[in-house]
Amino acid sequence: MTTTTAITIDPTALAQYVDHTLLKPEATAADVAALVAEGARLGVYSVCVSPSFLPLDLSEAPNLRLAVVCGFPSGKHDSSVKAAEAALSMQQGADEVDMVIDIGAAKAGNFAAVEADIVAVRAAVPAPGVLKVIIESAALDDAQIVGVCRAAVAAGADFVKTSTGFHPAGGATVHAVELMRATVGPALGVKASGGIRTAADAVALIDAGATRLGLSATGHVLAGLDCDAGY
Ligand SMILES: O=C[C@H](O)COP(=O)(O)O
Repeated sequence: MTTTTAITIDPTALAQYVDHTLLKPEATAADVAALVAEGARLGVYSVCVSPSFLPLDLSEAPNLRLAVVCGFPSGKHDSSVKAAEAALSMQQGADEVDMVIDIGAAKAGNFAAVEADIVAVRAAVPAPGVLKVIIESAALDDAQIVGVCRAAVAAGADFVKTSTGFHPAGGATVHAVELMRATVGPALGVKASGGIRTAADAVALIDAGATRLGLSATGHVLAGLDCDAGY
């Protein structure tokens, strides 16, 4: 995405929106260690990794939270499997769990099934654990986005999140974030993720209502603030 916006923000403030993310299947433990070191250097909010990397040594990065994906990336797991995966991640030190919904259920309009799936994972991620619900917004139409966001609210989620970053339909858009924010209201967070490659994109998504950003290109995006006039 490429966008312009008028919000004022600096790299330190923007970094605190960021889940610094590495979810590639080929990622190694050394890659994740480098992610943690870079995240600490950049001052991001959290690192977001695959569950197989837990427990993760954050002793050199005491201010970093740990976010872990669940049912990733397809969401096509039985709810009990997602719940067990989330419970293990919490036992192994996760602060936040980013679960993928059953996108097919949403496409079919079965929002009760979507809600039940989220409820199962919510039970495994009790507060103060944070549950984010990845809706894969680019694969849904507006009515489906609204239906899934309402299901996430009803299920007690903390955030709705646009994208896995792995779906061929695409990632975060300003339109999806605006619609998600309008649907969930101020009580839930909205995380924009997937395909965010410039500072202008990041700031536009915050302007649209995002309260968290999932970025694998964090260094590039934060560096961009230094050269994007108007920020
Ligand atoms: O949840 C985060 C996404 O996987 C990040 O996507 P990205 O690699 O396009 O920044």
